[in-house]
Amino acid sequence: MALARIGLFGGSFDPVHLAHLALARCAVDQLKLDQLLWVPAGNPWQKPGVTEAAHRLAMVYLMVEGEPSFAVDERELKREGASYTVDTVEELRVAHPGAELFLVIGQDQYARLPSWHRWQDLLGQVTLAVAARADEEVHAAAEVAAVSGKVQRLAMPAMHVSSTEVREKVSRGEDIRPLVGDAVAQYISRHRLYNKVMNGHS
Ligand SMILES: Nc1ncnc2c1ncn2[C@@H]1O[C@H](COP(=O)(O)OP(=O)(O)OP(=O)(O)O)[C@@H](O)[C@H]1O
Ligand SMILES: O=C(O)c1ccc[n+]([C@@H]2O[C@H](COP(=O)([O-])O)[C@@H](O)[C@H]2O)c1
Repeated sequence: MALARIGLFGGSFDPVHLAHLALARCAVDQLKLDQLLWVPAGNPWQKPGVTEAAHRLAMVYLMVEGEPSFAVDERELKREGASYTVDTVEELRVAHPGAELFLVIGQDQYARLPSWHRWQDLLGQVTLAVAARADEEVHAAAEVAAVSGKVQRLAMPAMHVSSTEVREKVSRGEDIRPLVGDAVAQYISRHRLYNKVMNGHS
């Protein structure tokens, strides 16, 4: 059966954490999605120096396990060059003709949207589903507010967690299980990721 409502949730996921999971669950519930695609960025051009893709991908798989409405989409890891969301959306539109696409992002990325590659083209092809971050309510940059586009606010409980905080805690030898869960914490420890903050972007 063709999927009618598809969510796209992109991220560097360096590493994936429990606020990502909370946001993904809110998106599925509130947008009534048939499927939410987690799309790890192969080359997140605005965040140079991210951890090897194979590790980021493995941790995303651990996080999504057991949730039938989640799937992992590896297309950006296979594509050469910078990961542009508009390219991914255009590929998905071909793969799922007639489906309604929802792009799930947090407020920090919504504020930066005018810096994205072909962002106006992107706005014409998706409904943006935006969640506040703990310290920042949902609001559009002036350039974005000036153009028409479909935007829906996602309600989610404020969570102060970020990948930056996880990396910093690991480098200080602190317990990250409350931020990423047991499986991802074990993975990070087994592969000795983030022992130095320089190991990831700052
Ligand atoms: N705590 C959070 N609340 C709401 N949205 C979040 C939260 N953390 C991440 N997001 C959103 O999830 C998406 C992917 O985020 P990303 O992988 O860059 O994690 P991050 O925690 O923002 O990373 P970093 O600290 O390295 O910048 C982005 O759209 C981001 O806005
Ligand atoms: O398309 C772009 O130019 C673009 C610029 C910045 C970020 N993005 C996407 O936004 C998502 C979240 O990015 P980040 O850096 O917060 O992990 C991820 O899917 C990125 O590929 C996309």
